[in-house]
Amino acid sequence: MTTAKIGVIGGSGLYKMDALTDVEEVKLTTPFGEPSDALIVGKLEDATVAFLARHGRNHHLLPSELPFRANIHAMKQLGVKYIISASAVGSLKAEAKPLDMVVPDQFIDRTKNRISTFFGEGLVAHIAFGDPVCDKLAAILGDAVANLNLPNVNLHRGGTYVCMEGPAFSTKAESNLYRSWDATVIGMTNLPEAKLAREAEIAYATLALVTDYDCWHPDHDSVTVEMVIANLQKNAVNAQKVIQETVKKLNANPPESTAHSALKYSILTPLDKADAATKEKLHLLLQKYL
Ligand SMILES: CSC[C@H]1O[C@H](OP(=O)(O)O)[C@H](O)[C@@H]1O
Ligand SMILES: Nc1ncnc2[nH]cnc12
Repeated sequence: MTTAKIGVIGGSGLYKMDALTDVEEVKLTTPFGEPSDALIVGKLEDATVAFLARHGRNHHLLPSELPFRANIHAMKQLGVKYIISASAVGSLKAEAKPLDMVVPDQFIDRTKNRISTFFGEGLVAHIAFGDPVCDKLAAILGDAVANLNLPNVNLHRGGTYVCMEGPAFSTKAESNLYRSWDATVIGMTNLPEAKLAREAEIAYATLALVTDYDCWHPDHDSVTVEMVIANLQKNAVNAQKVIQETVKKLNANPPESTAHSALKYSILTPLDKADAATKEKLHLLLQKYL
């Protein structure tokens, strides 16, 4: 059975990891359907890493269509304990410029049509989510960016990622509202993923790669895909360097994360009274508590 301790979820622009060697395509099925694509498992810096293209390798899935539960379940099946997410974002602050990298520590949920939990159907759990990102993994990710000192790339440690539904980009009124909330960046994917990773007791952190100033910026009328794509390609090269450096540090010194025991005090339904079919469906997540 193939296993990997570290998972990478690549977003817009990052559909593969060029430095992975000895790769194997692993097609997994889950009780929540099929993941976005096969997981690509390979070696990177002596670690075994599982890579998944969030929107599929040909970018055929909208943010609202992403099978978030299947993606996280598939990572869990492989034994992943840490997920590094790479994501394209718009900037809500003048100081976070296109090509900069942000390692957010907070999220605001503006999604409408997402399933962001594995629970329900006779089994209730409420995970703590006050600190939605693993601070230890985020620190390693931030250090990797700092150590690489990439040209034209500034690092912003911490900040709030607004997760909107999309697929249309924001209106100016929305963009200015998020700015009034002091949010740093905006994207469409990371919040459901972070919640599900926490429920699956996987440490999660995001490398947010700025592609554009969202439409609030006086010099940038509307966000266009054309503008985003030009920067995505540069970001994808930089992101792979950061991920490789992060994997090296993480593999040498894997931290214990509070995420790894997130369910310990979160399940309200006594497991011997919980719906049997749901218990079976969630066996992978619950097994250490049964
Ligand atoms: C290509 S711009 C909009 C698209 O890009 C981001 O995706 P990801 O987080 O997977 O990099 C954003 O969330 C939107 O889905
Ligand atoms: N401005 C923006 N809004 C939402 N998601 C994005 N992804 C990249 N740029 C974005």
